[in-house]
Amino acid sequence: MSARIMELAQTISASVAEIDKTLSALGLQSPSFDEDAPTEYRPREVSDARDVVLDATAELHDLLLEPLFLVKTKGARWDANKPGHAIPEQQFGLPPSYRPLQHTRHDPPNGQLSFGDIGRRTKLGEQMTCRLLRHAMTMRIFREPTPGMMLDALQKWPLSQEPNQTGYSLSKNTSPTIYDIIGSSPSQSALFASSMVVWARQPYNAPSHPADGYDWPALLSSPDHNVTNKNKTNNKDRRINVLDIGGARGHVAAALASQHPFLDVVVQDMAAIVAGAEQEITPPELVEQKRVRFMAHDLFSAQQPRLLSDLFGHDGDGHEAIVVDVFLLRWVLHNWADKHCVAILRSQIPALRRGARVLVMDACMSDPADGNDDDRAGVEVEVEVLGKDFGAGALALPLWKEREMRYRSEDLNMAAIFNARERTLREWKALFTEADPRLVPKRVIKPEGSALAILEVLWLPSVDER
Ligand SMILES: C[S@@+](CC[C@H](N)C(=O)[O-])C[C@H]1O[C@@H](n2cnc3c(N)ncnc32)[C@H](O)[C@@H]1O
Repeated sequence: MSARIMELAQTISASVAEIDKTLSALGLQSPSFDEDAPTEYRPREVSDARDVVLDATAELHDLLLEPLFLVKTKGARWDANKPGHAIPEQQFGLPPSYRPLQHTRHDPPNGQLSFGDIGRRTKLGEQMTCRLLRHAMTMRIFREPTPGMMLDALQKWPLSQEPNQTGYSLSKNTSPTIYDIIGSSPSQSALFASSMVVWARQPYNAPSHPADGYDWPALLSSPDHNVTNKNKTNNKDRRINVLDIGGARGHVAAALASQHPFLDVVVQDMAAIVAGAEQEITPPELVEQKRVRFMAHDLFSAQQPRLLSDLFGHDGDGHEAIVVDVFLLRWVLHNWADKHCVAILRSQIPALRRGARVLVMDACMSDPADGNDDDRAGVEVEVEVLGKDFGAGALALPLWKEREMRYRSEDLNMAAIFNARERTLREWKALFTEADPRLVPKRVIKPEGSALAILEVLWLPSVDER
């Protein structure tokens, strides 16, 4: 058997050749540092081969470092002076992901400790233990030989789910959360709203993903569409009503309504965020024709069916039939710890009618159990990637992306700012069930090139239908 470093060198060589061949055949530019360098890797063959090269080059690089040097160089710091990166460094100058190292000295049975064991010893609880150790695993510090083990971080409020008991709160020595601050000042709201637009300019976060990645036209033929379609026998006359909850200043709503002429979207967000947002919607006809509208509404307040009927239209008896076809929560729930997500989901219930869809668009993190066909228990949800059905293993990310998702851009960053988190498919399922068993996840769709997946959840009050 050849040495791992030789295997990696061959993998890199073959995959780089594949990238070069595909780019040349399609007449596309090769990667460079020029001003006009390509900004994304397409088509799929190129982006898949790129993932292989990035993981293999990183592994080769790490293998060629001494173990102690590896730990030291990967010891990225959460800087207590930077908002959002404010978990104080731990002893020995190492970041929190490494704290469980201390506990591996306790001679665990079979050389393994469970996430729960480490969580009890560190007093950090199983969930945070698991998240921190999974981040450390992306840097080759630990291994998870069987799914469901690991670890630590937040010292002052170790198990808190409150968004005002975070590293951000400590660094600012403040009690209001970031959203409290944003919601209370027009200038902060404007700044935040424009940061959302910039965030959405990155190809993997583009508003085109929810517009292209979900089969919106199929809703027109669904037997469960809204009351205003009741007497319309022809699909082309029907309208589909979408509530974009936490939709900021409507960049996703505008993409949806532009691309699908049968969609009418109401955006709900904090008053300071939606103020004057109509003026920024392009094309302006979307606002003139009332296809994109805005409504100040707190995420945690119960939806008011009567108010929504007045906005979207009703047929007089509008209590039992669907008014809103789709409740969209894009990139909202990852800002909140479980108990608050449960509250947000429950606040939709007064307006949910049989067959209504809750679409949650958020990251779906890799779960070591997902790749194992023998361990699919609890993941009966259909997984669709590029329109094809796969097992949950299809959600596995290349290591370089997972490392990024677990640390700087997402999971641990969400912990430091909001005590919030990214979730695996299993964790999403558990969250919906905790919120209400009538919220039944049916599918998870991973649009090509999108960092976020679409979880399609149906409101099914009857047990027989679930
Ligand atoms: C990360 S942004 C996502 C924005 C948009 N959905 C997107 O996909 O780009 C989260 C949104 O939740 C909104 N939000 C946070 N707390 C809220 C609250 N209590 N009530 C209403 N909206 C809230 C924020 O203003 C923000 O627009």
